[in-house]
Amino acid sequence: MSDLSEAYRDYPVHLQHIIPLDFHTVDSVPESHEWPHSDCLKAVIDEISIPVIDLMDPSAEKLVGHASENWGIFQVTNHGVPLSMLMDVECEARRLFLLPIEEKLKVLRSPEGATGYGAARISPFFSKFMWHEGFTIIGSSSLDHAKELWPHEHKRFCDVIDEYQKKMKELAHKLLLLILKSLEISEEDITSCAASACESNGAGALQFNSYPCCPNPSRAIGLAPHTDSLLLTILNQTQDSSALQIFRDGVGWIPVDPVRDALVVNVGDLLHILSNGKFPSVYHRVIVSEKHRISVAYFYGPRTDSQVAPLSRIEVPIYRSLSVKEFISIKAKHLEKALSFIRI
Ligand SMILES: C=C1C[C@]23C[C@@]1(O)CC[C@H]2[C@@]12CCC[C@@](C)(C(=O)O1)[C@H]2[C@@H]3C(=O)O
Ligand SMILES: O=C(O)CCC(=O)C(=O)O
Ligand SMILES: [Fe+2]
Repeated sequence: MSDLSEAYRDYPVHLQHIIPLDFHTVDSVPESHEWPHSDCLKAVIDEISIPVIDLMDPSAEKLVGHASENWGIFQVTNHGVPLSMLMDVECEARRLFLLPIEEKLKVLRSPEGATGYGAARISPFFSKFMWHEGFTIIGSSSLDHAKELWPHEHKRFCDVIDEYQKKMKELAHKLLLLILKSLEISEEDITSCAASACESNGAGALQFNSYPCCPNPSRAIGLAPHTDSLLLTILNQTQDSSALQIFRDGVGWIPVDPVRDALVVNVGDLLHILSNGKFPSVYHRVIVSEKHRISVAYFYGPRTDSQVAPLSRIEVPIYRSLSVKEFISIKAKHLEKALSFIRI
């Protein structure tokens, strides 16, 4: 069992918060999924846009550092991931979500489990359900699940996933180095931190997200506001619909408009801790529409037994040192209050 799966094992989620609605069978939003208007469509500010950075730009390091510090999110172009690979993984995700619910339930995430089909992990923290279904892959977990779903033709799915995970890991490592270099810390700190995140059994996870067509988008929410837990998330949103939004203090919700061939990169809680809060993990949510939307997120992090603590030697640390596993357990219990629990 992968160590990331192990980290979640002690925090079981009730089946009621794992089994998604059979979205194809409903023609209105049931009360269980009906969010108050104000929670779904708080004014969205359209005229501000998050940075788009060309990774071939000679000033990419500076731009990535600046965006991580001021936004906690940015988009990258010229990232080296072939468009065909982005499309192939999205196509496999679509193939999976288009299966009938009885098929998808064959690979349902277990209450103590971390991989497979099901609602978002954050679901129990909210009184209403989300208009969302997900499929989580950790390490080679996709093999067993794919064999269940497609006993005679699972190879294509597994090959696409393996290749994609490898490529994402490479890109995430490169981005982490760029971000860390912009901090005033020693080469030694940079190398050891990047090395622990890069180890072969680091805590990476791939998440397929599906937001089915919604009959009343103004009353439902795709993913409720949250921050991602690991170091960095790389999001592939190949479709041309603006659904991801970030919250900016003093401004409000801002859409992350898809840019052709670009990938969205956002800072997670572990990088927030490592940078002593200089790179804030970004609070984000997903809205729904009448159109089915799919996204693929890769979560990049160090091994769960590694320690995470503010790296900067110049400032007084505002977070205590803890293992990734401990942080995951605090997040599993306290969600967005997790960072405040470890403040010194
Ligand atoms: C590594 C992980 C991050 C994640 C929990 C997970 O084990 C795999 C699913 C991830 C996800 C995707 C949707 C939003 C999110 C908050 C959730 O509920 O599951 C994230 C988790 C996270 O970043 O904490
Ligand atoms: O679907 C999206 O745009 C964002 C998904 C997300 O926030 C996540 O997987 O953590
Ligand atoms: Fe997220």
